Amino acid sequence: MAVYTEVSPAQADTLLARLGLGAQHGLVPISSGIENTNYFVSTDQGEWVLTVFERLSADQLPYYLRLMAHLAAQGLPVPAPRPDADGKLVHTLAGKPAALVERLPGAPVDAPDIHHVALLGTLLARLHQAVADFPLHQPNLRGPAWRAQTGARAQAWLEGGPAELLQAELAFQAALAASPALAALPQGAVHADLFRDNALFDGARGQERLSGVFDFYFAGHDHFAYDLAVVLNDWCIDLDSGALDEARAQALLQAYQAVRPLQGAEQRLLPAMRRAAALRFWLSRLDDWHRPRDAQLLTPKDPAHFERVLRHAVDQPWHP
Ligand SMILES: Nc1ncnc2c1ncn2[C@@H]1O[C@H](COP(=O)(O)OP(=O)(O)O)[C@@H](O)[C@H]1O
Ligand SMILES: N[C@@H](CCOP(=O)(O)O)C(=O)O
Repeated sequence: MAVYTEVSPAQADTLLARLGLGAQHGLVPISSGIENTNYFVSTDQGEWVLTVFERLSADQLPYYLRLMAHLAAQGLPVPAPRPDADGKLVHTLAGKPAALVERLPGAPVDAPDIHHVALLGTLLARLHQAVADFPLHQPNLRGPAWRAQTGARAQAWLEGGPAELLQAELAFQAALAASPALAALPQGAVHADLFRDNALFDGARGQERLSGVFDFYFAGHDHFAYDLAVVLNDWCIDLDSGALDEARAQALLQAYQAVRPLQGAEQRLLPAMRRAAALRFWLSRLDDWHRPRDAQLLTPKDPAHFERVLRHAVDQPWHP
């Protein structure tokens, strides 16, 4: 999206000097994304992405940045944050917390096919395995409590069928959140927003390589099956209807399970997790729509898409 905070070349240079990177010779605002201010930064020592955090506090950021550093250190294609001389990953720019991470090569794929989703499924399973020894803990800030609170507010913005759907889903999710079956699912630090616009591919057509995944700023402690549901709901959805594309879903799951087989309970609760994930993004999009923030470049995302995804997930639950 969005550029909420304008960064001058002089401000960027000051930060780069602190990080031992010299001056920039390119500072380009990024229009995609909706949460933070992002710039591509070119230096003699490589290409970077500068993020100025608009909602997250400096206290919350070490979790995300250390998670990225942890995954990158294990050889996963995740951008490593640049530390300062003291090893700190959270910096300050224009009075706000900021980070500089490696710019990954490649481009996003708008219409993923079986090949792309299989690569993503493999990587997702590797991410879930790699956090076993990640020492930090932070809750998913878009988890059950946020969904209940935002859902209550969103009732005022809806009427008729959508309002009924929301009310019923909030009740279903409240019961699920309190259930011992859910609490027993395997969990850890998960990305929680791994949409197709947060992954890059490079290489020849038909033989693409997944060059990396980024935007860990919604990461948090949650169930691996929830993270998988977030991914299924974006990578394996027909964007016109909101229905699940079963061929892509099977391919993604098969690749995932070749690395990390799902437990029986995870398989059983996957339909409910898909509903939780659809609700989460329906609510955040409604919230952004009805309570917009100022930004120079901002394209709000369509809430109705996730209403359709949720309706399909409720009416036609899909079991692997
Ligand atoms: N590490 C990275 N490597 C390459 N491109 C990136 C990287 N991080 C962000 N981008 C680019 O910046 C855009 C916005 O980033 P994103 O993290 O999704 O923003 P937001 O957090 O504001 O939603 C992405 O769509 C991508 O084009
Ligand atoms: N993926 C979310 C929006 C979060 O924005 P991002 O650009 O940081 O992924 C959605 O599609 O609603």
